Amino acid sequence: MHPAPPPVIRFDNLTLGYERHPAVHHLSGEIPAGALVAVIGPNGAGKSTLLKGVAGELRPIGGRIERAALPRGGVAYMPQRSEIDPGFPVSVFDVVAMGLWRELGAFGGLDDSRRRRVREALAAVGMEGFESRPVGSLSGGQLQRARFARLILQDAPLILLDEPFAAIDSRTVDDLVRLMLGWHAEGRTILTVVHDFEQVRRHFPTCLLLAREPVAFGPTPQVLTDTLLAHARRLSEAFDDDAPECHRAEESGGHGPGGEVVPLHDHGHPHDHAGHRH
Ligand SMILES: Nc1ncnc2c1ncn2[C@@H]1O[C@H](COP(=O)(O)OP(=O)(O)OP(=O)(O)O)[C@@H](O)[C@H]1O
Repeated sequence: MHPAPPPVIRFDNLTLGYERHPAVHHLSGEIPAGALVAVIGPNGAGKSTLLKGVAGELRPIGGRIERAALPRGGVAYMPQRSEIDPGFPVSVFDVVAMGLWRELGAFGGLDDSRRRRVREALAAVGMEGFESRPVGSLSGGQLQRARFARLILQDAPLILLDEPFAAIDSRTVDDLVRLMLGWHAEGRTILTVVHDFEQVRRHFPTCLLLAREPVAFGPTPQVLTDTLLAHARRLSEAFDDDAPECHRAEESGGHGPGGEVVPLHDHGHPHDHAGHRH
């Protein structure tokens, strides 16, 4: 038997929210290195919020997220809506080249070999020839391809994708899914928010089902069941948006409020799953 891969992320009685109102709470468990996880759940279940927390864009209001020290590009996070203002006069080339910013630093320049890599990334998403087009002139599918080209250059071991396949044509979905599966085959860890259960069944070995709290985490056929989905819907509908943070203790030992994203050290915990129910 192979030993379980080390965790890349560990959640410890995590609560994330806005202005002290929890959006997702009581999340504990681990995401092993190399996992390809579909984050699923009803509208408002806290899926985007969880990705923001893992990306470090939202500070926990309780508990902790521990993240392994990551080499190279660290975390690549692609939010749901494009962060690129379509009216901003910037070329496709420049938007994709932003994927190199970590490697370039504040004052690094784009030498010939880096320019070539930008062109190669665009070719890998079927966008050769689009270099000088203003991003504002792209279709939704083309813009999503360009955003994936930028991810290629980021070369991150942990990739967070928030609904990357929503509202785009099926050919673009197929091409971008193929890219994502290639990243998985390279051993990267990927968390993707997905609404289309057919896509989840076809491509994602593991699912995290959220309904403001974890409902289930594990192999997709065991999580994506009518019973668990109905349970998630009921939980989500019953959730009070104005509820204050509740300090329910975890068996693993909860941390007080004011948590944070901290480096992951090997505490010698047994490999367990995210999404304990209690
Ligand atoms: N910036 C924000 N400020 C205040 N509340 C927010 C903010 N973003 C999200 N929320 C609230 O947090 C809860 C979880 O939202 P989130 O976007 O994480 O859910 P989701 O599962 O991604 O939903 P969807 O599937 O509809 O995209 C919702 O009640 C939402 O209204």
